[in-house]
Amino acid sequence: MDKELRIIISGGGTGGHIFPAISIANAIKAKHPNAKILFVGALGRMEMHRVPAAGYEIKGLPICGFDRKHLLKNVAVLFKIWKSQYIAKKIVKQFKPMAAVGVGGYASGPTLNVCASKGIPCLIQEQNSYAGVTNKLLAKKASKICVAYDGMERFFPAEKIVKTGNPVRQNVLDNTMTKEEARKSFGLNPDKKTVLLVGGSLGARTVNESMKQHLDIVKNADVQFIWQTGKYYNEEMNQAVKAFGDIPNLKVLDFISDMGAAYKAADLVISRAGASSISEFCLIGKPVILVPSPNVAEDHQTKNAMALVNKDAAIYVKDADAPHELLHTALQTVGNDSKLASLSENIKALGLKNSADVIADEVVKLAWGE
Ligand SMILES: CC(=O)N[C@H]1[C@@H](OP(=O)(O)OP(=O)(O)OC[C@H]2O[C@@H](n3ccc(=O)[nH]c3=O)[C@H](O)[C@@H]2O)O[C@H](CO)[C@@H](O)[C@@H]1O
Repeated sequence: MDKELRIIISGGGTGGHIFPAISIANAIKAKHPNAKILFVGALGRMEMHRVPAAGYEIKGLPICGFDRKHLLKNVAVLFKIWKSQYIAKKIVKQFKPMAAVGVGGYASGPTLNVCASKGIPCLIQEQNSYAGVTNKLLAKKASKICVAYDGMERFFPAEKIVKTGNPVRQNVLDNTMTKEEARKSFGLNPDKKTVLLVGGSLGARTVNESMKQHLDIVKNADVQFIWQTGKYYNEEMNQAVKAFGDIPNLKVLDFISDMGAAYKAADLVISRAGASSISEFCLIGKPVILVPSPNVAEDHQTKNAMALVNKDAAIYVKDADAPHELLHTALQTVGNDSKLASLSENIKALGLKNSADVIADEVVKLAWGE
C-alpha cells in the first residue's frame, strides 16, 4: 500500500494552463493510484468544466485579474482576491495537501500563497518562454520551478529551476486510430488530405477571418478542413458558412475535445503559437504553420514560434499577413509531401519527452519530504 499522498493543483483560465495540469494529475495517479488530487480554479473559467470532464474534483475561487484600463473597477478585484484567499484557506484546511502545484493563471496565486504560508511545499510549472505574472510572484515561495525553455533564470531563482518541458495530455500522444479512422470520426472523407485549423483553446480572430474571407478557396480546394473557431466566434463563423452555402470538405467546430484524433486526421496544422500547442506538435512531429498572437504579454507567442521557425521546424505567417497569405501557404505546403516530411522530422527533434512523469516525481518528492 502506497504512503498517503494529497496534492492540490491550481491555476487555469485557458487550455494552455489547464491541460498541463491535467497531465500532471494523470501522471501522479498512474504512479500512485491512491493519491488524492484536488484542483482549485477560477469560477466561471474553462477549468471549471474541463477538469471534471477529465475525472477530477475542482473547487472554484471568485478570483479575476486586474483591469489595467479601468482602474476604479479594481476595488472589486481587491475584494475578490481577499475573498479568494479566505476560501483557499478553508479548502487547504479541509483537504490538508502535502504539496501544491501551480500552473499559472489567477487561481494559483491565492492557493499557493496559502499553502506556502502553512509550510506546504509548492512547485510551479511555467509553460512559456516568458514567465506569467502569477508565477513570477509565486517564485520566491516555491521550492521547485519546472520550465520548458532555456534562459528562465531571467525570471526565477536559478537553483529552483528544473527543465522538464511542458506536460502533454496522454490521450493526445497515445491516439491509436489510423489517419482514415480519425478523419471518419470528424465525418470527413477518409482518403483526402486534411488541414486542421486551431486558434488556441479559445479560438483566434485572425485564423477565423483568414478562413471566413476565403470560403470560395476552401470549397474549391482538393483538401478538406477541420476548423476550430473557439466558443466566442463559433456562431459568427457558422453563419458565414451557412450564408456561403454547402461546403462538404469543411467541418466547423467550436472546441475539439479529442485533439489526439484531430492531429491524427491532419496532414498539416495551422495554429496560434501557445506553449502547450507547440509542445504537442513537437512530441507528435506534426507539420505546422504558426500564426503567433500579437496580443499576449511580451509577444511571447512569437518567441515560442521563432524557436521552431529558426530550425526549419515550422512555417511562420505573421498575424497581419494571415488574412491574405495563410490559406495560400497552407495549400502550397499540404501539397508538397517532401516539405511535410522535413517539417515533421525537424519539429520532432525538438520535443522534450516524459515531462508529466518528471514533474509528477518532483511533486511526490516534495510531498514526502524526500
Ligand atoms: C491568448 C493567450 O493568452 N494564449 C496563451 C494561452 O494559450 P492557449 O490556452 O490557447 O494555450 P496553448 O496553445 O498553449 O494550449 C492549448 C491547449 O488546448 C488544447 N485544445 C485547443 C483547442 C481545442 O479545440 N481543443 C483543445 O483541446 C490544445 O490541444 C492545447 O493543449 O496559454 C498558453 C500557455 O500558457 C500561452 O502560451 C498562450 O500565449
